[in-house]
Amino acid sequence: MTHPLKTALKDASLLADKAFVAGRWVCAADGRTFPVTDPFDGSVIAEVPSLSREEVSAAIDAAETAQKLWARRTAKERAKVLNTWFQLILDNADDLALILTSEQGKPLAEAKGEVIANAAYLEWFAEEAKRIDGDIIPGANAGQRILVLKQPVGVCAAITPWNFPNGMITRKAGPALAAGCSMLLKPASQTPLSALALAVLAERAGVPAGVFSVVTGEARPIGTEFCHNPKVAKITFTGSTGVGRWLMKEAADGIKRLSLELGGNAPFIVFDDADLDAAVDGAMISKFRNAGQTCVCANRIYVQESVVEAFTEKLLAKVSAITLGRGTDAGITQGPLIDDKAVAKIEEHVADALEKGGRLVAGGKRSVLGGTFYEPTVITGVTQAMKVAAEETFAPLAPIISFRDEDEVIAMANDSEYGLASYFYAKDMARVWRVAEALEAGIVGVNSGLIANEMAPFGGVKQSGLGREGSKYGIEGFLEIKYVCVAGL
Ligand SMILES: NC(=O)C1=CN([C@@H]2O[C@H](COP(=O)(O)OP(=O)(O)OC[C@H]3O[C@@H](n4cnc5c(N)ncnc54)[C@H](OP(=O)(O)O)[C@@H]3O)[C@@H](O)[C@H]2O)C=CC1
Ligand SMILES: O=C(O)[C@H](O)CS(=O)(=O)O
Repeated sequence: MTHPLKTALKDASLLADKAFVAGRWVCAADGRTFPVTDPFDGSVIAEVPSLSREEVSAAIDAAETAQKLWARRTAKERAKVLNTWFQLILDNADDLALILTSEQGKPLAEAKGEVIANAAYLEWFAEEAKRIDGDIIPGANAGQRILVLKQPVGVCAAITPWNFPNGMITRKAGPALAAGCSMLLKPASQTPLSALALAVLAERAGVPAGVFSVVTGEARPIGTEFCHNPKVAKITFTGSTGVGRWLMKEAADGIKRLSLELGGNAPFIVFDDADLDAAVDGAMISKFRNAGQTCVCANRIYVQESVVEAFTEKLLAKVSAITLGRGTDAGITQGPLIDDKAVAKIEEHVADALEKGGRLVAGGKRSVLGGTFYEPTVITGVTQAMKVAAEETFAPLAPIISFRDEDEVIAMANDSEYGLASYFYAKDMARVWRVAEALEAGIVGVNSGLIANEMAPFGGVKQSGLGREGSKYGIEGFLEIKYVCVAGL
């Protein structure tokens, strides 16, 4: 049966079912493909090519050739192409959102928000392209000058996840292309159609052949080629810490540059002087956006004991208003989880928490909608001894842990090998400074549950990753510093 997406798009050409290599739309030489399914009902949307490692190697060759010419373009020329791509994404945001929701499941409004918010990285880095400045430093010796040049690292390989199948791509392609690099992208096998639609628009925007390619196929062989091909200078990855660790090990032989946006275990802290209504709003967006499938989701909700009852009551009122269903249907605010593995994870965390004394106050089971739908769930009386406090749930589970004082909650919040996002709600400014500086995280949301944007440096500490995406810092990972010593002057 034909998936409804095929007839729902304003521009049907955005639904591409071939890989995009060196400016050409290609099938795998051996004809191999893999299905892309709709998590709502498991129906097949399209089949896309499963390229071989050899075909990826040839794509890398083309990316190397293209990169040398792309780097010779002026910054203004590169910026113009990025801005054209940015505008085309905005012009086609409805279709891109429809493709995104069809393959990933999130509500259409969230999908459109992802498309627009992350297209802004192209606009931002189009400007940063023109600010890749160097230095002229007085010489250490007479007749000498020290020059500092910044040059593109070269061919970059990007590997992106299924949870933000559109946004994670522009977030990486923006700085890479602005710096003068070329990029080969391997999107998540569950959600490649968003990447391919972006390639359609990149081609229309005038991104030269080979500067941006999308290679679809099995993760391990493609990842192995990325890590071991000497022409790949850098790997930029968003996904699990486990895969990030594997990439680090594999890329070590070639000392490749790495940017890693990995897993998280965000603490969300509500102090007794917090604006409770604001804290509940922040907890809702931080916990339940994308059905809890984001790396910056509130994974542990700590509430000071004097306000835990009031906070929980307010939170439950908001949770009860969450409406499950097909992401493309009006009024839906939570879609299906990405797959059965994701459902198994939340079932494991819920069972463990209840077994260890937690109290279920909302949800706690698969939805009557079936499939991979899981009810938004709240458990109180949670402790640090439970799996949900130590592991990233990546699903709609809000565990509430009460605490006595600041020292206790900082110690609990920092008791994790992860350090990506953290959040707290408080009014006392001295407390705001103390807690913001004490939390071991790359990102601290103070009185806000939504922190990602193109102007801010996004990234983690500890095992949540390496490097930053967005802001003026986000382009540094795609540049090398060259020191030129000019003597005899
Ligand atoms: N930081 C973040 O934003 C994200 C964090 N996560 C975390 O990861 C957990 C598991 O999610 P999952 O989707 O399995 O994430 P993975 O890390 O397994 O997948 C993310 C991307 O990495 C690719 N990949 C997997 N193995 C390799 C490999 N050996 N070489 C190259 N690429 C590889 C995947 O390809 P393929 O799809 O073909 O397997 C996908 O494109 C989540 O529960 C969450 O905790 C997940 C997504 C995003
Ligand atoms: O990978 C993710 O989960 C995203 O980075 C979340 S956000 O930055 O879009 O909020």
